[in-house]
Amino acid sequence: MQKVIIEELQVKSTIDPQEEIRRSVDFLKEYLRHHSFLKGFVLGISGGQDSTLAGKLAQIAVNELKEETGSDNYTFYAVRLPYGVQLDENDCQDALAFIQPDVTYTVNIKEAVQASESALKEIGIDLTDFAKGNEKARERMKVQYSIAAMKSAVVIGTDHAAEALTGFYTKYGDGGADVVPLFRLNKRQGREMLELLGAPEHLYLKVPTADLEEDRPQLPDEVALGVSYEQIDDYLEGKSVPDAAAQRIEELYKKSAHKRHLPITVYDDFWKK
Ligand SMILES: NC(=O)c1ccc[n+]([C@@H]2O[C@H](COP(=O)([O-])OP(=O)(O)OC[C@H]3O[C@@H](n4cnc5c(N)ncnc54)[C@H](O)[C@@H]3O)[C@@H](O)[C@H]2O)c1
Ligand SMILES: Nc1ncnc2c1ncn2[C@@H]1O[C@H](COP(=O)(O)O)[C@@H](O)[C@H]1O
Ligand SMILES: O=P(O)(O)OP(=O)(O)O
Ligand SMILES: [Mg+2]
Repeated sequence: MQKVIIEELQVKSTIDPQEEIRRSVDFLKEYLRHHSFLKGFVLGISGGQDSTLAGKLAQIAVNELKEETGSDNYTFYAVRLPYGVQLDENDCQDALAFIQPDVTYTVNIKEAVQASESALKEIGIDLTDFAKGNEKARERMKVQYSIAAMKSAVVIGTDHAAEALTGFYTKYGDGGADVVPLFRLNKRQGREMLELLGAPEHLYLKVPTADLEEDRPQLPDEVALGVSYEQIDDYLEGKSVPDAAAQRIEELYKKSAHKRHLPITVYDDFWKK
């Protein structure tokens, strides 16, 4: 199963970080050049590793496009999307200072999420803290799509191989995006790229968190997942991992199969496997 997963997610056992930076930047540039009506990228900046990397790659792509075309008509929109006051706001500001986005917007999603929670309550649906967490991720997606619609831009997703493998993202929340420049990379490969790009160490060494739950603020992904990123990364690089870790990884992979497909139709049978 390990071999099948590695092939499906197209992960390399080792990378040249410079080459992968170029590959992602060129992909983003080519996408805009190919669609002349598209003029930029939108991405939520959370203060974590993945959005710092994807944001930096997007801004490099836009800077190069501006220089190569002699036109200022390309823009990267970084979006801060706190739910109330974000505990690690300092990291978000450090990420923005590193990325140097053309434009930064801030939209506090708290009122919108609470409005949705109240409307659901009225029909007898009481969201759990966990389900409300996914509602926050979907609200963030909604805001990014609204900006993209008004700015002729596309939404960048930060999904990468370690998240795709485990399904560790909210379906149609942070999983909802137009282009995913980190797809193919595991967590440590992303870290290597950030290091080469000169990101602040505290951002690429930061403990990954979705930070969606109020009852368990900044819950490390690894606690929620029940397996470490080191183990997931090793697995994705074709290395051997302890049996219990491999079992957990494969359990998460199977359970999240539906997230790696478009909505299921009568013609689909992947879910029967
Ligand atoms: N650590 C945190 O703060 C935190 C909080 C919330 C969510 N998360 C993480 O975010 C991710 C999202 O959680 P989730 O996966 O429970 O929610 P999700 O909304 O991403 O996916 C669940 C939904 O997918 C659909 N679905 C489920 N099984 C299906 C199947 N077999 N076929 C078709 N559709 C199916 C259903 O609509 C279900 O409500 C998880 O990895 C979770 O751990 C983290
Ligand atoms: N607080 C946030 N502000 C802006 N953007 C955010 C925030 N939290 C999450 N995001 C976006 O969602 C993805 C996924 O985050 P995970 O930590 O992997 O769940 C993140 O890269 C941001 O683009
Ligand atoms: O997606 P991010 O930027 O929040 O990174 P992480 O998954 O490491 O929290
Ligand atoms: Mg995060």
